[in-house]
Amino acid sequence: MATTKVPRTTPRPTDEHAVPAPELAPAPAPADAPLRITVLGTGYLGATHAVAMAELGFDVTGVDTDQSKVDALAAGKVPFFEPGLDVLLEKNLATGRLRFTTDVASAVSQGDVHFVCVGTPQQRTSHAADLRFVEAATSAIARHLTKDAVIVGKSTVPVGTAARLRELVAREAPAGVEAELVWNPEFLREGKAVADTLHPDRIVLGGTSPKAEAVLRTVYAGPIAEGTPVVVCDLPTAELVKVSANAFLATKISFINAIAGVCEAAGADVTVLADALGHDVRIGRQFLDAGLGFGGGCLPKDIRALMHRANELGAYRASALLQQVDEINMGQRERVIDLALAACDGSVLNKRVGVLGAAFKPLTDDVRDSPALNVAAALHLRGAQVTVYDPEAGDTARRLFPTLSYATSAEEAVEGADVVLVLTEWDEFLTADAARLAPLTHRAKVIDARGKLSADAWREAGWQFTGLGRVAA
Ligand SMILES: NC(=O)C1=CN([C@@H]2O[C@H](COP(=O)(O)OP(=O)(O)OC[C@H]3O[C@@H](n4cnc5c(N)ncnc54)[C@H](O)[C@@H]3O)[C@@H](O)[C@H]2O)C=CC1
Ligand SMILES: O=C(O)[C@H]1O[C@H](OP(=O)(O)OP(=O)(O)OC[C@H]2O[C@@H](n3ccc(=O)[nH]c3=O)[C@H](O)[C@@H]2O)[C@H](O)[C@@H](O)[C@@H]1O
Repeated sequence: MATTKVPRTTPRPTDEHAVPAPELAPAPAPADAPLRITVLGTGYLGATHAVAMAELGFDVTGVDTDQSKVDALAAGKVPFFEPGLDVLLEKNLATGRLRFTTDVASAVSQGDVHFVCVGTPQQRTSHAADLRFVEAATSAIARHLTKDAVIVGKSTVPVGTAARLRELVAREAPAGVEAELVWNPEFLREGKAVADTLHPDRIVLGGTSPKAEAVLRTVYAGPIAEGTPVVVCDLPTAELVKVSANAFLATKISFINAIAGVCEAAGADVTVLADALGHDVRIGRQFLDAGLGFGGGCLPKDIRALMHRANELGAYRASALLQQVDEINMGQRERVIDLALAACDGSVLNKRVGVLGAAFKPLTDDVRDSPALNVAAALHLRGAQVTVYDPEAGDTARRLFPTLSYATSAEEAVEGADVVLVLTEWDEFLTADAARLAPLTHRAKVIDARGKLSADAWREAGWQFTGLGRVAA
């Protein structure tokens, strides 16, 4: 049987640190028997990864402990909102290459490559990451192996975790089975998860032997052929690349939010300033949108886990820096609450607050650590009647904060409002007809907490407009 030809990567000119591929060992699967992949954890990351791997032509089994998630995916329904994923799921289920199960033993026993995509949430009682799910999933893989395999960690973990998981695999894998654990962190963004997975901007392979590297180059042959740089490194570097990337993005956001405070005090406009900064290619315009700050299932918990780990390792400066980033970020939520209070003459008690946006950012229904919902809930606690509208996240938001009121349109949310808060920058809000919304309110006051509305257009439509880091009317 012919062996699969493993493409070699040509590093992009900007990829200064890409390590050239060594002479590659032949990939284990012949061309006519594609690699069998299992993906443990089929949440935001794992479901997308499983579907994308099937789209790339592999035989994929997604495994989750949550029966309802597995049932939904097996029935062609993505249990969350991710643009384009539903179409790709249905397409790949129809090929027979993709299936979902809770039966980890049977899935693992047939697989060649096992991806660990389970959650690593913040612990309830500390800033550290909760690694129970990663340990349980890795242990389940190790125990159920029946043949040589590569175990590929994709979850975001504190540096040093993979080395410990290697020991776990060595202890628990059956004798005679060769199981190699490597780390291949994931950088996808929610809302753009499908494109990010099929066309990543880099592939990081940590701790791979030449054999495991060859297997992963087979898995990622499509993106590599497109020119995606491959960075081959040791396990701790791979783990740290991931959390450093998120820490850098978080730092950039908190930087611009700190500068927004200076802008407000000095009568400058942070949106214009950010555009001007962004023209410098060394800085770049992305992640310079001042406003309510970052939330979601990753940035907040990842910087806190890195803070915690850096402290454990005695790297106190990194920890102190990230503490500042976190404080500035959380302060933005307070700032928006204060602006809402000010708009209601100091108290929101029995005032009506219309909230546009619940998701932590547009194009997702994810409300994990959503700044928008935090602000809505805080105003509710202060006695406001809060009505929230989000084009996609209404259901997930209601599950988390059932005591808030939910509207099915922006018009309904702003009806009778004393103040309207734009907390997630969905297109629908940016293109809303401000002149049509104004008469629906009790007082046409808007706080643009994402810096994306046209202040001039809203003012012309009769609104009293307040933006963070922007010149007051
Ligand atoms: N959501 C995102 O955009 C990205 C997430 N990540 C990282 O990926 C990891 C997963 O994140 P999400 O997908 O957002 O989490 P999630 O909470 O949506 O999904 C995790 C899934 O793992 C399942 N699970 C837990 N224990 C299991 C086990 N022993 N066996 C099989 N399944 C199990 C859960 O039932 C759940 O469906 C985290 O470490 C996160 O930091 C990395 C890049 C992007
Ligand atoms: O580890 C992860 O899970 C992922 O975390 C982030 O992706 P994501 O959480 O989907 O969202 P981002 O697009 O990074 O936005 C994060 C938060 O920052 C906020 N943000 C973003 C940009 C900006 O300029 N200002 C700003 O406040 C967003 O509103 C949002 O609340 C990273 O961008 C991904 O590369 C990473 O893989």
